[in-house]
Amino acid sequence: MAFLEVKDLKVHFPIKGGIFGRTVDHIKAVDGVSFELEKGKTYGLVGESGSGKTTTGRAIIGLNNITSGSVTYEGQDITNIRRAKSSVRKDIQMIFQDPYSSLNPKKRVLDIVAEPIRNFESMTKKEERIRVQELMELVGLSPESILKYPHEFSGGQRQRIGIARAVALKPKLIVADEPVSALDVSVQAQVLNFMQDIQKELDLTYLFIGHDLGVIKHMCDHIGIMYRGRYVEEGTVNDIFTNPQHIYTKRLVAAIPDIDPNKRAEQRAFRKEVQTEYEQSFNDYFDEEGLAYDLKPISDTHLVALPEKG
Ligand SMILES: Nc1ncnc2c1ncn2[C@@H]1O[C@H](COP(=O)(O)OP(=O)(O)OP(=O)(O)O)[C@@H](O)[C@H]1O
Repeated sequence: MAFLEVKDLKVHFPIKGGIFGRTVDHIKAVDGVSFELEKGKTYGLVGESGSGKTTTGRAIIGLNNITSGSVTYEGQDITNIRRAKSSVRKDIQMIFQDPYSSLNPKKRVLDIVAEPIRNFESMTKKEERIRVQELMELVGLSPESILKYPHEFSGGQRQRIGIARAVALKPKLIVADEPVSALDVSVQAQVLNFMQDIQKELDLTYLFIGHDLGVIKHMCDHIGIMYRGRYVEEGTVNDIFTNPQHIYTKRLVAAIPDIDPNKRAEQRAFRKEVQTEYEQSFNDYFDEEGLAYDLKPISDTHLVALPEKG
C-alpha cells in the first residue's frame, strides 16, 4: 500500500464570462496526474511556472477543490480531506513558498506557531507556550523569540518559523511548496539541509514542489515532471537526470547551470544535442496545441497519463 496515492487528479478552475457570469470555459490547471509517495522519502514535483505543481499540492491538502480523481493516504480515501478525521488532517501539513507573505505580520511568533495547535488540540496557555518554545529550539531559533514579530527575523529564519508551524502537530506528510525559492541563494542550502535533518528526526515524508532542478536533485528521491497540467515523465532522480526521455525534461536538465568545471564541455554538447532534437522533432513530442505526448516509460514505476500519439 502506498503511503500517499494520487490517481488521475484533475483540478479545473471555471472561467466566468458574459453578463450573467456563467462558466464559459475551464483552466485545466491539473489534468490527470497520478503518482505515489513512499513513506520517509521525498517526492519532487517539477515544472515551469503555471504547470500545475502548486495546484496539485494545494488540492491534496484541501486548499483547492478536486474536480475528479482520488487521493488515498495510508489506505484511506482523503479526496475530500476537509471532511476527513482530524487525526488525518493533522498528519498532512504545508510549508508555503513565501515566508514574507505566509506569516501574519501583525501576530507574534507564539500566536503564529500555536495556531494549528489551537485548532486541533486543547492545551493550557502554559503548555502551549512550552510547546512553541520547544518548536523554536527544534528549528534553531531561541525560545525567547516567541514574543517577536515576523519582520524582526531574516528570510531564512522566517522560513524556519513556517517550518515550526508546519511540524507543530507532529505531521507525517509535508507538502513543501517551493520552500526556498523566495530566499536568498546564500541561505537556501541551509534551509534545505535543515529540512533534511528534521525529515530524519521526525520521520517525515515530503512532497516537494519546485522549479529549480538543482534543488530538486539535492532533495528528492523520485520526481514527476509536469507540463501544462499533466505529467510528461516520472522516475527516480537518477533516471531523470541521467536518462531523460521527454524533450521537455531534456530541456530542463540541459538548462541546469554548469557547476562542475570538468563537466562543462559535456553539458554544452548535451545542450546542443537537445536543442537540435527539439527543433527537428517538435511534432513528435507535442500536438498542435503544444500539449506534450506520452513517451515510453523509463521504468515500470512510470505512471504517465498522457494521450497516445496518433
Ligand atoms: N484559484 C485559481 N483560479 C483560477 N486559475 C488558477 C487558480 N490557481 C491557479 N490557477 C491557474 O492554474 C494554472 C496552474 O497554476 P499553478 O500555480 O498550480 O502552477 P505552478 O506550476 O505551481 O506555477 P508557479 O511555479 O508559478 O507557482 C495556472 O494557469 C494558474 O493561473
